[in-house]
Amino acid sequence: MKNWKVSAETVLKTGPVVPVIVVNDLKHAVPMAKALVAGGVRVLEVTLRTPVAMEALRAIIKEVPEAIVGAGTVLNTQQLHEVTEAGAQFVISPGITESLLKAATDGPIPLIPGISTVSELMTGMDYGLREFKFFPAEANGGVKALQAIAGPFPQVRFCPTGGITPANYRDYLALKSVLCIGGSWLVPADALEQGDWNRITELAREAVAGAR
Ligand SMILES: O=C(O)C(=O)C[C@H](O)[C@H](O)COP(=O)(O)O
Repeated sequence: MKNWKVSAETVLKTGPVVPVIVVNDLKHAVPMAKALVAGGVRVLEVTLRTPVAMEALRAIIKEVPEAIVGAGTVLNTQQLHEVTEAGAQFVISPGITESLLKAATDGPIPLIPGISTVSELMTGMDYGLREFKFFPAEANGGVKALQAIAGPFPQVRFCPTGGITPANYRDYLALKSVLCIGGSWLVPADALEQGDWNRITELAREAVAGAR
């Protein structure tokens, strides 16, 4: 933590919505990231869920310097080191493990681990963390559950993710404990397939405007 180049709080405060990105085809990566930035969304979570994900991450970092590019679905320390090496500016994990916490708190970039229980939250707090992903947000009880979990921890902030849509994202953003939300709806698979960058820009723009 002491060596983090930027705080998790700064990353999560940059904008109200963080697209959760799944890239299947490397050539989509850069135009997609540019489309999001054009729509006012700069913080991007590129998930390590596909074979081209690492290359996509590198390409976006290199060619879209306006973006703040993080890696998502980081499950272990090897991936953490790999994405750090690639130049990722932050790391998001769906869960929380002691090994990730140890490696990340000594490393140069912020880890935003996923929690779904109070005990997981307290494990992260033991390592000095104050910002967490709340995952899977909707399946886990949604706004009500997050409000209840956040209650005893007034200093902790969240990025709820999982099942969040244009219909419910404002309900999360209305919570004091929520800095931003994550969602895959901003980058639909069919828009990527069709190269429909304007649609991605429009989705980003609408999400940012609707959050005000
Ligand atoms: O890949 C990861 O590391 C994840 O934690 C999963 C994602 O956060 C959810 O898949 C979000 O997807 P939606 O619910 O469609 O918005």
